[in-house]
Amino acid sequence: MSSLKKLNQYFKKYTSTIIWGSIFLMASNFFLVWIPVFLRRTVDQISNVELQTSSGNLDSIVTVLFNSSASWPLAKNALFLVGAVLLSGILLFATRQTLIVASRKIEFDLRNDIFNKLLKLPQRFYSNYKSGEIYVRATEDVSKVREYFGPAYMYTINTLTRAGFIITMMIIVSPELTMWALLPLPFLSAFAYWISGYINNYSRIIQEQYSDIAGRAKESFSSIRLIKAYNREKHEQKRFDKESESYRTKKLRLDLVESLFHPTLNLLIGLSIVIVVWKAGQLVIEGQLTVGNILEYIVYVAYLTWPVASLGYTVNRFQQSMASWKRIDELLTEDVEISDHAQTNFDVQSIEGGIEFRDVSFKYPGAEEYALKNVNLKVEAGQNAAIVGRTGSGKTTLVQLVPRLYDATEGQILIDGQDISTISLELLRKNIGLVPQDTFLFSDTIGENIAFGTRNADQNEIEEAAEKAQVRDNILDFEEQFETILGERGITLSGGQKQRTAIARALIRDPKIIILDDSLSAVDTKTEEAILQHLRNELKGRTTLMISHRISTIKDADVIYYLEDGTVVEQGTHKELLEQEGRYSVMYHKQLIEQELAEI
Ligand SMILES: Nc1ncnc2c1ncn2[C@@H]1O[C@H](COP(=O)(O)OP(=O)(O)OP(=O)(O)O)[C@@H](O)[C@H]1O
Repeated sequence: MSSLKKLNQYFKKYTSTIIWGSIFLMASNFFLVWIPVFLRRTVDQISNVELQTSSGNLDSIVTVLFNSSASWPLAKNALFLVGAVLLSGILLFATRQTLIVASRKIEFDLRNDIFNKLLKLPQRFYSNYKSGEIYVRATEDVSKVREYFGPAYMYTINTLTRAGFIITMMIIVSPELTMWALLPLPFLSAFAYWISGYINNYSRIIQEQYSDIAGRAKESFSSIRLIKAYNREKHEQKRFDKESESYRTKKLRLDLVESLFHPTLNLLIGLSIVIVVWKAGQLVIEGQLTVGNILEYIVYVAYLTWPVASLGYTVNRFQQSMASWKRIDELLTEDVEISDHAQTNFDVQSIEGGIEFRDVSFKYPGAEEYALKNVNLKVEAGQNAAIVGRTGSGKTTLVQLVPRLYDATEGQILIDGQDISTISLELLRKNIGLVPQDTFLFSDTIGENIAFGTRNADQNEIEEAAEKAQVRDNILDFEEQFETILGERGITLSGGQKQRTAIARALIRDPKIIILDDSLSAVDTKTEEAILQHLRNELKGRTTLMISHRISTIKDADVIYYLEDGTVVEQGTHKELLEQEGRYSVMYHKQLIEQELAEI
């Protein structure tokens, strides 16, 4: 399906509303063109009376108008005039209520589709795009596309119907004067096209500059502690001033161009009117037109100028909408990759938790090197496995493959003997409690943060999970307890409290598989030991993959895998690995010495 066809799919749902809106708009323009006609008639009637009165002064004209047979046609004209104005106005209101409302609904549908798609897109997508870029597509680009459905469509119909009606009326009165009156209008349209293009492009540049300033300010405030500690206030101020100055210069230039827009437009409109008055004046003298015709033409020109100018503006908006749609379409057609498919076995309804890696290799998208190479490991359901290794050895990469945040490049991962790609994603992820290395807590209550990922967890369950993760007592110490707001609007938890809250979040789901990626790194060894004592009970019966840099954390594991450069180089229990006297043993003895030194 072509890109534009896909865009028009969004139209379909609201076809009848859009047809009604277009009818209202045409009808509104139909009544609008009668306004100058009634104005002309009124003026002509008044000037006739003026000719009939001998003195020609205002009093005598008014007396004649209200006492003679002229008053009824004049009142009739006034009534028609008011009627045309009212009908045209009401219909214009109805147009906006249909077309603009439909465009808002389309915008809503589109934004929901984008958000829905974003939630399905794999981790790979988020590594390739900057978050700001994604944000712009879901907000600004959607608003620009709305303009295609709303204002751009409305202005086009408006210009076409209004110009059609008005030019017909003008030609009926005088083809020659019509030609003269329309002469400056193409220039008006071209000027509006050129200037709105300039304004749009420049506004985009300014918008980008503004995003940079906002980003810089956000970064400065989030790292305020670091800035203060490193005495970097002046440096930050200078950097901000520089960008702010560049923003101001650009904004002032845009203001200058914008200030030129309306006066130039008025100049061109004024030129049209001058031509009309000059030419029509000649025709009146020649007796071909009445004085009322001059007024009628001036109003026609005034009615035509904005739609004609908006044509140039609309073409520009249309081009912008298409550029935005292209970016959105790119996102909507992104490959979801990791999703259920024809081979998904929906008969599998539960998971025991046995994990096996068979010759698994993995390369990050765009990376040259493999992050994992021929990894083989087998963890029985309910077993506690540990993964250790130097930093950058591939530990996090390995565990991310289990909930399919990425798919293995080569090899196979099995759960209970089934290839994970054939297990439904929902079932798989429902049964995995992942506590990532860098804990993320939402700006919400602690309770809501723990309940994230469950449906309708009650207070007891939340407290129980907090207890299991050994963070309940800390939470109860806060004044608002589980209702304490975290993040930007609230308090900041300590590193260790954050990690334990994240563990509670994983435990509340009662998963068969628990992945702890260096999840207790922020607490000291003693606290860690106490937490682990407690956790071990909770982890019983669940398959656990535990990553840690501290051997003290994982020495009781059923099986330990030592990773180096993405490859498992040693495996076994703590005792077996020490006997091997390999890398694990070296790491263990090094940590022992460090600990002893720390205790001295
Ligand atoms: N999103 C990514 N894109 C490209 N390369 C990545 C990405 N994430 C990690 N890597 C690379 O993959 C390798 C393994 O990283 P990984 O995070 O798995 O190591 P780790 O053993 O968990 O390290 P640490 O102990 O420091 O957490 C590293 O060389 C890292 O630079």
